[in-house]
Amino acid sequence: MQSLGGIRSWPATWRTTTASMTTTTTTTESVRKVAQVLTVAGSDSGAGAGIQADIKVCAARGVYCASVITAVTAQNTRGVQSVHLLPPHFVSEQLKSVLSDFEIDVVKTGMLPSPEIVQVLLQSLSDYPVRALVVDPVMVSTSGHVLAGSSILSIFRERLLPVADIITPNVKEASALLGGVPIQTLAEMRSAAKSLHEMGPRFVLVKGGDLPDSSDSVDVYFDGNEFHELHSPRIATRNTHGTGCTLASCIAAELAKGSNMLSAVKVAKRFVDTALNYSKDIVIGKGMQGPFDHFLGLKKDPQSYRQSTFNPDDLFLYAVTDSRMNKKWNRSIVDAVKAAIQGGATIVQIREKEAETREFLEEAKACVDICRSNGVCLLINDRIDIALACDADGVHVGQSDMPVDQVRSLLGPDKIIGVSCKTQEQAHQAWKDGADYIGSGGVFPTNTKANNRTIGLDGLKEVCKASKLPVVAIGGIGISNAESVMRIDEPNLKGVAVVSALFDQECVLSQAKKLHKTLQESKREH
Ligand SMILES: Cc1ncc(COP(=O)(O)OP(=O)(O)O)c(N)n1
Ligand SMILES: Cc1ncsc1CCOP(=O)(O)O
Repeated sequence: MQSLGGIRSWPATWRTTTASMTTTTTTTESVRKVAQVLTVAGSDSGAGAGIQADIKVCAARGVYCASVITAVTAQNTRGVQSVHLLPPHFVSEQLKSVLSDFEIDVVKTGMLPSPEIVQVLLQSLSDYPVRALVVDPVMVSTSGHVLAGSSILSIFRERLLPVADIITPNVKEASALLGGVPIQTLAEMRSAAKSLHEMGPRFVLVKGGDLPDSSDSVDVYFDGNEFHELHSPRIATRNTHGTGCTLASCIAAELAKGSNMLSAVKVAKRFVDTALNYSKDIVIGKGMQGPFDHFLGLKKDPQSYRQSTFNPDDLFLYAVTDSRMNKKWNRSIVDAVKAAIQGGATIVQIREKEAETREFLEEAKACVDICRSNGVCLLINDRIDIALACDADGVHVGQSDMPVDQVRSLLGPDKIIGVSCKTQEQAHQAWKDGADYIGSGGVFPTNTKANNRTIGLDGLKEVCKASKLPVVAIGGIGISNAESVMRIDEPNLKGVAVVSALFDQECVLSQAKKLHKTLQESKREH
């Protein structure tokens, strides 16, 4: 069999596009090769472990994961009810399909339930060498169900371990591989790691999560020369099902991205700890081995997801805050936002140019609560981090802020992104990059934003005509001229965004009401 120790000579992860590649439209562009893992493992119907966990881990770590299924288990949080092995020839078919087509970097194995299946795996790896092999020697489920019997031990010892780059047994698996030696102390884990290393894998990680009497969870890593003890706090939770699969898959994913082995192991351990800690109190299933959340998202309040897509009509009366003005009039931003909404504001943007991050975040959180309870969307000006931290409905960015396509990839598909545009080209780019609306101005001169070029009603009209996105006009707009703005009569001009017309006023509520009435009247007339 060809050597699988390829991570010693890691090829470049970048390559140049060729005419034969279908993923790009040009022949000169450089594209990044997608890191790819193949998991060869059993299916867990409860999806906490096995193939399902492996795919989730790789997705969470930004790595593509193909899957070859060795067995299908009927399994839930109470245990394994039944196991159906796939015929070795069919496992072989799957391996061939994947390995002959994909550029798999790393193979990770989980449940290998029969010597015949190990045999076909070894043959496939010899036919289609990969850069690294991560072996999680799964033998018994957390609930005590035997997933690979003792018949597997000799082929593991004699054939699989010698070609593995790393093996990740827990103490029970390590003991079984070593013929039943007792492993109950750290010293015995070290000794086991050494003995396992002599069987051929380049690295050994003996996981100590099951060791009795230790307040930390300690894993022992051995590279043939040096030992490393990797400590993490023990997390009290029933939701530990799939930790072994998760750790090994994460190691595979990190190796696929180009990490060295020790870094991959450390990141994987941190990943598991973070996910366990996040998920310690979630309740899925009625049994004693709950799954955990690889994406750290299940605890998010479902109410906080927007129930519908962005409604352009919300741009009708857009209230953009200004802390200096609110200070001048001696009111808090929260009171200002409340009054604007009561007066008819249909969307709110927090535009804070001076506040410290901590203060900004606290204010933003309070405003999110008010807006959400009133069914009004709240956006954050410029600060993607604040928008993420306070779970705002979106952000508004300018031409010199973070590019819209990057904002979109950070915020995901369901957040609102607005972008300032003064020209037709910018309007076109905003649409291409995934913005939801355009803010266009300054339509009139303004004292609120220094050195801002005025584009006039003609400039606004031009942007509207070029834009496939809804537009909101901004800059120097108030009760006296709002009607003239709406009168340009472009169907995608949805409203006006105002700062001083609301917030540099003694009474935000009455100004908002008046402006709202003006806008409604101009709408009726056109
Ligand atoms: C609705 C809306 N339109 C335009 C702007 C201006 O944003 P930007 O160009 O980022 O300038 P600053 O607001 O950061 O000074 C806006 N805030 N809102
Ligand atoms: C933020 C911004 N962007 C273009 S003009 C402007 C300021 C708008 O403030 P005002 O409504 O007080 O003129």
